[in-house]
Amino acid sequence: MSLLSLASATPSAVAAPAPEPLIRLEDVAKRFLLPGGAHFDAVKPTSLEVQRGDVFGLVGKSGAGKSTLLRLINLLERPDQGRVWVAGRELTALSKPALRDARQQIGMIFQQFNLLQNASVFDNVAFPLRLHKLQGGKAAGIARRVHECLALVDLADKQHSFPAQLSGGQKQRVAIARALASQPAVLLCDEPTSALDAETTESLLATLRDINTQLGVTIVIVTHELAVIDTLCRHVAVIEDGQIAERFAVGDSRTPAVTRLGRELQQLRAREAALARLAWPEAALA
Ligand SMILES: Nc1ncnc2c1ncn2[C@@H]1O[C@H](COP(=O)(O)OP(=O)(O)OP(=O)(O)O)[C@@H](O)[C@H]1O
Repeated sequence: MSLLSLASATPSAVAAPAPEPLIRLEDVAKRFLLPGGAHFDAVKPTSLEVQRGDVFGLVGKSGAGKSTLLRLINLLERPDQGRVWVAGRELTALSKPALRDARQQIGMIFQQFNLLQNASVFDNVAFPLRLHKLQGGKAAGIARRVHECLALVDLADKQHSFPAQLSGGQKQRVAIARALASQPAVLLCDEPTSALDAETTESLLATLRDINTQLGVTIVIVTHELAVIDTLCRHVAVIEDGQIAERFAVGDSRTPAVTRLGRELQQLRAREAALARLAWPEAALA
């Protein structure tokens, strides 16, 4: 059959291939060695897929294993078993230099920002570009990309500032700009709003939403705040005791959640929907 006849075939004749997930964890597990020789299973054998373009939340109680699971995605923690794919490459099969290269597809931000304290905002964002000789390793290209990234997070006027001169929200925006500098396909966020007040959290979540919708960057976010999941995420997995207890689409209440956190999230969404219905007539009159 020619390519042309394939293209004109009826949909029922040729089933569309299922989209390849951007992230695939297959049966990964992580055990830590504790002082005294005991072991702790932070992530028990777990599989997870995240589709390209999704905003995926990992929620759970403190110590449930959320951050460890997130860090298995870019091999900041290497799994003791199982395999990890991101953007079509099996990270667990790569050599060190190939892994360094593949990680440019994966940006990451942290609760405590992790900025270089003695470097300006400009130099913080330029750091990964210089390290990996991106933009041809040329100063002009690097400067152009730094300015683009700072504009994305509304910090164009802070390029000469140092981290100590910035608010928490501004520091996290610098971290986002740095994470986006290498044009990653995915942004991993480890409790990015936990150190921020409510108003700053709201504006940071709006920035993350824009990064997802306008740049198409897939986001995986760890949080213990249900409101963050409710505001930002399309899918969520509830982590309990090192495993995924359940996963569902945020806002889909057709199947009642089985975990306490899952039920609370569904109730939060239902309350908001009810409030929105109450507010509607007033808005219509205005
Ligand atoms: N390097 C390590 N060595 C030993 N134990 C660890 C290590 N890292 C994490 N753990 C343990 O693994 C468990 C899961 O940790 P993790 O940070 O993944 O949980 P979490 O759900 O993200 O918690 P939190 O919300 O408090 O950050 C915890 O009991 C933690 O103490």
